[in-house]
Amino acid sequence: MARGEVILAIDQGTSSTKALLVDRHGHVLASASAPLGQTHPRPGWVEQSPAEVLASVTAATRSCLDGHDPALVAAVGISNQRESMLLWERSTGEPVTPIISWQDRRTAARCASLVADGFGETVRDVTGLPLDPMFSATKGAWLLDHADPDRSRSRNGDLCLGTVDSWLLSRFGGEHLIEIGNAARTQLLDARAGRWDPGLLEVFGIPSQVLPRVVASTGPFPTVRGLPPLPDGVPVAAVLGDSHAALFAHAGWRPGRVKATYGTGSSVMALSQDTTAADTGLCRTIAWATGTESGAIAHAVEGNILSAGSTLRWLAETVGRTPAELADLADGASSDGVHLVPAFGGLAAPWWDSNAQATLVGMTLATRLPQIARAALESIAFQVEDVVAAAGPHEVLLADGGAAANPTLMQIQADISGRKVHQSLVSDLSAIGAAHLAGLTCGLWTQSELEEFDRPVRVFSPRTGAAERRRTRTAWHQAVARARATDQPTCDKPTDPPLTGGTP
Ligand SMILES: O=P(O)(O)OC[C@H](O)CO
Repeated sequence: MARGEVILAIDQGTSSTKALLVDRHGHVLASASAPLGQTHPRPGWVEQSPAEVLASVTAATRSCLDGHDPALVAAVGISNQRESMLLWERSTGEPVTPIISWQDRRTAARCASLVADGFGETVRDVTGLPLDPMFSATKGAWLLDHADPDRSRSRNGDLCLGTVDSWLLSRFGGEHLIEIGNAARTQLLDARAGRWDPGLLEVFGIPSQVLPRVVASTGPFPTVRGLPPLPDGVPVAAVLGDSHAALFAHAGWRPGRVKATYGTGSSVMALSQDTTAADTGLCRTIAWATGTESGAIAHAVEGNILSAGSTLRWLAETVGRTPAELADLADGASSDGVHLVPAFGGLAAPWWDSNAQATLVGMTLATRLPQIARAALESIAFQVEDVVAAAGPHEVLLADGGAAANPTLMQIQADISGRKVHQSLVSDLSAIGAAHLAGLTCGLWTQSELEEFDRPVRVFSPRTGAAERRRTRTAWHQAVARARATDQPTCDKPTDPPLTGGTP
């Protein structure tokens, strides 16, 4: 193989970092993964260590390149968990705070008060996103309230606020940047224009000087330094949010495509040039951009589900089984009217209800673990269908992500949705998508070669009738209504503990 003929793709996710080597035909030559932990300092709080994130990127890269000549790497593509936010010192690059995870709900009360003050509509109109603690803006404000209460260090340019892509680009490239799709998820970006919105920076109390510079998904990005055994100077050719990268890997630029990524949570996304606000409970966002001028921006609609794979993990840990054992129990079982609404941190799309509480309904003395396991799997499929239905008419749903490897879940999804489900037979689609865009950007392949890449799927067809589907979705919606019948936020605590700093 000639030198400079492979892409190193890095997917920095919530529970691990994955690294892949992808050859010029789009085939995966090597892959590796390094796990990543989280801490839960309080109910509803979720943090990660910036240092551990870097260490997991380094570890995954090192083991992926083990036995391969690092000089073969033409360029790096990065995909990453979105919305999570941290603060670091500009002069030293040292983290000042932990990473507040996208799952963290500590700013639920702040979001509620902004809505009460009448900012909900403006925020949704400018950013395409509902005012919800999942997005970065209130996390960033919370970090600044604790690390720079009068914002003087932010205004002086001493501090850098950023998402995980910003953090990686800063540490391995030395520049304070953010990719435009990631920026679109901060709730600070004018999603039509692709620029920070000064009015929103004012609303959230975030000085512009603390924010990264917005760049296209294809850069220009700095070259990589300090990621051994990769030689210093290899260019980063693409950065994408993980969900956006998965859509790219599904050839999501083709018309009529909608995908669901089943990870810790789930993200349903489809390209859409409709940049006006729609009252569907979905978000408008930027999928990717080959430039920051408006014509180069690919807009999308997206619906996020907070608890998908994490529902199964929670149940598995609670009953002392593995998620795979639960799926086996659920296979062939009926939920017998049991519904689990996994609103562990409220509900996101299409409900956007921070007060919703996790609820298990419909149990009788005959209810056993198989019924509850089935209800847990069904909860993922019902939530995905609620979003796909809102995204428009689609006959096929493209599925990827860890939990999508489960055939029982895929069949349940087809039965609940009444659509064909195309389960990707390739894992790590987020990393693949970052590789695909990186290879295109650095000229390793052309758009027409990319069109021809193999995208193998297994097809699951619905086995239920329309009346049955209507009946089960009505019962699900009744269970959702019960989960939402509360006005108590799950994580609205009166006082905050001090910041623990950037390391665990
Ligand atoms: O790391 P994942 O796969 O759970 O994805 C996290 C998402 O980007 C959050 O929006």
